[in-house]
Amino acid sequence: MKLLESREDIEFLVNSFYKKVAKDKTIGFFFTDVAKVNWDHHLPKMYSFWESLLFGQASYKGNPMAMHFPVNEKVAIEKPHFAHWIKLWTETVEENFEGETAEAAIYKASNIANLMAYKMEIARKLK
Ligand code: HEM
Repeated sequence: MKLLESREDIEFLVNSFYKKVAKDKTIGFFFTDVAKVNWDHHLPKMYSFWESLLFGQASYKGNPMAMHFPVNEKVAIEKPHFAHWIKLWTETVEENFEGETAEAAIYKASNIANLMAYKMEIARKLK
């Protein structure tokens, strides 16, 4: 098993994850039908996002929360969806990598997912 230690590793991880997500019965439709994601655009953003979070590279410039509110307005992204996102992410990390950075990828994703789930819920209540 390999350490998660380079930009190439992140690209591999993110590509593997979104391959699963795109065909996933529980959350795939948010990407393919609700947001109709342009993968050529989305994937490089996700490489930069993870590079910034895990290696402190300031390559991601964006607001990770903001992109989710318009999706959440069309179809509610609820706690079980986030729990499933985390399950797929954890599986994908653990299938391919080990070590401190791999653990941080799981830990940080879980924290963000929980915060995001909370913010999406509040946004729906305030509507
Ligand atoms: C079920 C849960 C989730 C759904 C359905 C979802 C869906 C989406 C969608 C549709 C986009 C927009 C893609 C585009 O049109 O370019 C997006 C962007 C993004 N998502 Fe998620 N997401 C989820 C959870 C998460 C989590 C947990 C994280 C972080 C750990 C995350 C991080 C991001 C980032 C960084 C972007 C790019 C924002 C930008 O364009 O700067 N998402 N997500």
